[in-house]
Amino acid sequence: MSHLVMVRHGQSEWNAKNLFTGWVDVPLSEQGIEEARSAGRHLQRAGYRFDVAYTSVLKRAIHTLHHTLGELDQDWVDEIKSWRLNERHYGALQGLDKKATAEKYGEDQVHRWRRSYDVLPPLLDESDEQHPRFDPRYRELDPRILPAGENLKLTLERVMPFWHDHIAPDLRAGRTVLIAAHGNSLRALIKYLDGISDEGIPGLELPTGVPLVYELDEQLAVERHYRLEE
Ligand SMILES: O=C(O)[C@H](O)COP(=O)(O)O
Repeated sequence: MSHLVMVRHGQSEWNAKNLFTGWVDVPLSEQGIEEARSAGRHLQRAGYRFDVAYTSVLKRAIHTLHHTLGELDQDWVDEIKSWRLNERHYGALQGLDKKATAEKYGEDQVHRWRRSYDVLPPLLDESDEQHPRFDPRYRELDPRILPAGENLKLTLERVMPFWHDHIAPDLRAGRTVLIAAHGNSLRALIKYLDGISDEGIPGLELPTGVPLVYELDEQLAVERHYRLEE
């Protein structure tokens, strides 16, 4: 059996302001830092020792990983970053206020943008300076695979190759894996692991800074999963 622990990053400064964030690289708030440390303390009390850690290329997830490992006194654990674990790209909604957007377009439309499996947000224009093709962290990637906006389906489609190529082999080798990532990249992974339907997935909400433990058998089928919290 192998153990996979997933942590959604702690509250970010834009979570606190209720802004659509996506691939915008905002830091954790003070509360978010404390949530990340608290995730580490829960894992410490449960006696976790990690062999490898994965995170995105966005600082709210990277810093969550570091605070979590710091509380565990396991700062030395190998750490692999990938854009494939980024938050879903929120397209032209990035930077907008969620409440004001709901007032403008209606609660139902905003709920569809936020939680439906296959409804796309309005896309960024290819020439928009917010487009990831202008961001140096993605310079090694073929610009044609960089999104101008994603739904959960597209997010899942770019997370899965990374799962199959990197995370799944680690788990099959019996390594204990920590992933610090985002609400929607983790919802995509959980949809896959738990076999949640397209209709069922809007109901899944993940708390920030709470370790989600998955116990997996040799075929990586889920034996048990639970949250480590008070
Ligand atoms: O990108 C964002 O705005 C948040 O991190 C997640 O947003 P959501 O709650 O709308 O999925």
